[in-house]
Amino acid sequence: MTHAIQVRGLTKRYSGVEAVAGIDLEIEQGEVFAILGPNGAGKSTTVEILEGYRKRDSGEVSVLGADPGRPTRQWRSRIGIVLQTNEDAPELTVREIMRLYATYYPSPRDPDDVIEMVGLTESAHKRVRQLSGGQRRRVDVALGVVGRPELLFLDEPTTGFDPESRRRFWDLISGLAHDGTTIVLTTHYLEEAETLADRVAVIAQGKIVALGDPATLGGRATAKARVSWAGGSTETDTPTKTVLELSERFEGEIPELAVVRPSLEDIYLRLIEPS
Ligand SMILES: Nc1ncnc2c1ncn2[C@@H]1O[C@H](COP(=O)(O)OP(=O)(O)OP(=O)(O)O)[C@@H](O)[C@H]1O
Repeated sequence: MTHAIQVRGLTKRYSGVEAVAGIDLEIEQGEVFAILGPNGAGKSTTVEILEGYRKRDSGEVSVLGADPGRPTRQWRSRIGIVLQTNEDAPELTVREIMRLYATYYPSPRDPDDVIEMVGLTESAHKRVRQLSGGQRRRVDVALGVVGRPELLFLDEPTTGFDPESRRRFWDLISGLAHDGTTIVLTTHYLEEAETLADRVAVIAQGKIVALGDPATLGGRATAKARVSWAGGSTETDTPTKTVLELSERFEGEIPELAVVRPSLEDIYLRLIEPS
């Protein structure tokens, strides 16, 4: 496998604040990688360094084989960035702004195809300022992908989306990943990370406190399960045995039976607890 991103010993300090305190990271080509962490954990600082928009203090960083500390125009054209807010050109129509952005890249996607991809065909003739918050966000995403990036950074992409738009957006991202785009996603929605990400890193106080597949992160898959039924519940390492015993006790169906492992959110909250 080829690495899209390699980071060793990354640090960044603002006056008095150690925002990034020694991060090591490898992201494979074609991977969807989510970065989770509380406000102020150092996510944006890390991502901005990878995007070539912030200087690091120390560490080795390679993004698409180059040092983002010395970004070239050609390197930038291989990267798509969707920031938290984009107030670009509110007077242009969706189609105009897409066509304009497409001219910035050497081998762009067809602007109309991208408008279709993000579900804005009906609104293509509208000015950006006339769109709803969720529609504007889709324009942001469309602008991030029109240049056919090899690597796409998404910063809290679905903030303000209704549940249906969020699911549609997830399908769009899965499609891009399926076509080989590497995606780095920061999000506060754990369900989003769980749905989209091959791996997640949890950052707290400038350090990675857990890294792995969302299904097994922080010992999730082997954590005790909670078995509950009408009238009782228990935490156990052997939920199958508990269910069999309950089934005997109830002589068949167990009323209101549920077996749950900790959610990604439960694990996440445990991981970020200050020690
Ligand atoms: N330009 C700056 N000058 C001084 N301190 C900064 C600057 N940018 C960030 N910080 C500080 O660095 C720390 C990490 O900030 P960062 O924005 O990277 O966190 P974050 O994880 O992205 O947070 P959020 O989830 O709120 O976006 C915070 O303590 C923040 O106050």
